[in-house]
Amino acid sequence: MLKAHFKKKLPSFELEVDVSISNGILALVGHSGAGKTTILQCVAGLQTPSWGEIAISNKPVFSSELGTNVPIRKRRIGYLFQDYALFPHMTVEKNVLYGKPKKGSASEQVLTAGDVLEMLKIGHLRNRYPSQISGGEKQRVALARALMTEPELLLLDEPLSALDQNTRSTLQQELLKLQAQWKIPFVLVTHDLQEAEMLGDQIIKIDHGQQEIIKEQGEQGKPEKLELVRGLNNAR
Ligand SMILES: Nc1ncnc2c1ncn2[C@@H]1O[C@H](COP(=O)(O)OP(=O)(O)OP(=O)(O)O)[C@@H](O)[C@H]1O
Repeated sequence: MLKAHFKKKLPSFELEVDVSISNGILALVGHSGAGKTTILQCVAGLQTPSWGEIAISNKPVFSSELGTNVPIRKRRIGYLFQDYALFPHMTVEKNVLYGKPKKGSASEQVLTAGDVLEMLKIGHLRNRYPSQISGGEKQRVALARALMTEPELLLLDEPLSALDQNTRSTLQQELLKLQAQWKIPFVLVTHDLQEAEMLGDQIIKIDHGQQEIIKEQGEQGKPEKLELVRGLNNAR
């Protein structure tokens, strides 16, 4: 669950956000420079809002009133960047293991790198380096690394925009399936309204820092989306 109600002063406008998602995918759409990445960064703890409150799984991680500002490593968030942000000198497996929480951290680790690599069908790539795999494979590795943290919320900043249409369609379906399996909220930033419509249970347009609701979150597990996920499961 994510609840975020905050403002952030930016050089050319003030960003105002009031979003809430308990499960499913919240898609943020909007032009370049509208404020989408800033929203993700405030939720993650990479930027600090000027005012407001952010709660993840009912725990406040930011409150201007109470002076709360939980650091990024304690927010239980997976963050997927547009450019994958893999370490070039590390193998696929080492990159994925990098997401594993350190001993004694709040997360009780039950997943192994092997589990996650198999789940995303990249087990055979474990000893390769990022320069030896395709863009779609890199994105799966980045996703695997984000999932290793066993996040309570997954933030995806245009994760598919650099991919060709076929790879993009496959990964869109994988994201839907993954969300249905993990049952944690995803916040997905995209330029593409079609992608937002296909993936978003809720769609919010951001324009100059102001939000407009394009699609409200309906009943959880809408029939058409469940059918799509069932179809994908049956196809495997
Ligand atoms: N580090 C920064 N310093 C100053 N201004 C910034 C900084 N980062 C972003 N901005 C400004 O804040 C506004 C919102 O930027 P943001 O990156 O959130 O937009 P976006 O919607 O994610 O854009 P894009 O789709 O191009 O990634 C823009 O006007 C941008 O110029």
